[in-house]
Amino acid sequence: MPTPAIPTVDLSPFFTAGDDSGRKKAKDIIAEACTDYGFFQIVNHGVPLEVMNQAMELSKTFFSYSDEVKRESSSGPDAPLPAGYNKQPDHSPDKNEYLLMFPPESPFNILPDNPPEFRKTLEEMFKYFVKTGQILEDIISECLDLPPNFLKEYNNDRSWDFMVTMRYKPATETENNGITEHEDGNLITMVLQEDIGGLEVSKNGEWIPVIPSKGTLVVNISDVIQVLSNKKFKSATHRVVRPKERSRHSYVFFYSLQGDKWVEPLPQFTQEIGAKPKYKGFYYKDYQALRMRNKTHPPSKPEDIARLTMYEI
Ligand SMILES: O=C(O)CCC(=O)C(=O)O
Ligand SMILES: [Fe+2]
Repeated sequence: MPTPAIPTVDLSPFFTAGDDSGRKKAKDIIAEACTDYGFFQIVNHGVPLEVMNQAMELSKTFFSYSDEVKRESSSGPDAPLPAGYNKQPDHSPDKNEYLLMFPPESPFNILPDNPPEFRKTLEEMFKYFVKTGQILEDIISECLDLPPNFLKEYNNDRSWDFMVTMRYKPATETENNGITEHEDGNLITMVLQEDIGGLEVSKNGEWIPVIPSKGTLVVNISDVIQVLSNKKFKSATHRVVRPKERSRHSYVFFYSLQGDKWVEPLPQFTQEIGAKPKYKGFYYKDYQALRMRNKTHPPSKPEDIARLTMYEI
C-alpha cells in the first residue's frame, strides 16, 4: 500500500479578497485533517522564502559554535523560563539542543550576538509566524463553526507565544531518537524543517514521515484546540527521528494562549449537543508550567511526562 501523504494546503486565498471558493477548498482539507489526526502542511503562508532560508543558515552557524560560546546565551538551569540556549541533559531520551525565544519585546529573551544578523532574523521570523498563526486560528475557528472571531477574541494576548530553533545531532548506530512521541501543549504549532526530514506524524496507527518541501511549513493542532473542541479536532501525535547522515535543524513556533485563560470544552461541543465534556477545565499557566518543566527537567520515565491525559475525565 502506498504511504498516505500529509495534505498540503495553499493559503494564498486568505491573502486576497474575494476568492471564496479557494478559501472553502482550503478549509475543507484542514477540517478533515484536523478531525482525523491534526496535521497538515501549508504553502503561500506569508513567511518569505528568503527569510526562512536565511534563518536556517544562521541557525546552522550558531549551533556549529562551541558549547562554551553557545552557553553565553543560556539562562542557567534554575531560570523560571528556559529562554536562550539549552541542551537536553544526558539522561533525557530526547537528543537535541535549542535556542528558545519569546516575543521580540520580551525581557526574558537572551539572544546571541553572533552570527551577526541572527537576532534580527529571529525577530523577523517570529513576527511572520505570528501573522500566519493568526490566519490559521481564524481558519480553525471557522472550521469548528465557532462564532465569528471567537478564537481571536479569546486568544487576544500574544505574550506567551514562543519560538525554538533546534539542532539534532546525527543518529548513531544504536540510537536515533530526536524527540519522543508527544502532542504539543499550546494551540497551533508551525514547523520549518530542514530538507533532511525526520519529523513523523502518527496517522491511523502508522508513523508517516513528513517529507520536506521547499517553502513549506508543517502545522500541527495542539492540546488547547483539542480541549476546546472536546476532541473534535485532534492534537497531533508526532516525533522526531534523527537522520543518520548529518545534523538536522528546525524552527518550531508555538502559537499559545495567555496564562490566565481558562481552558475547558466549549458548550458548542458539550451541553449544546448533549455530549459529556472529555476534560476538566484548567488555567493555561498551570498546564504550561508543567510542560515547560518537561523541557527543562525532563523525566527519565515516559510515564512521568506531563501531558493532557492528566485532565481527562
Ligand atoms: O523539530 C521538529 O521538527 C519538531 C519539534 C517538536 O515537535 C517540538 O519541539 O515539540
Ligand atoms: Fe512537538
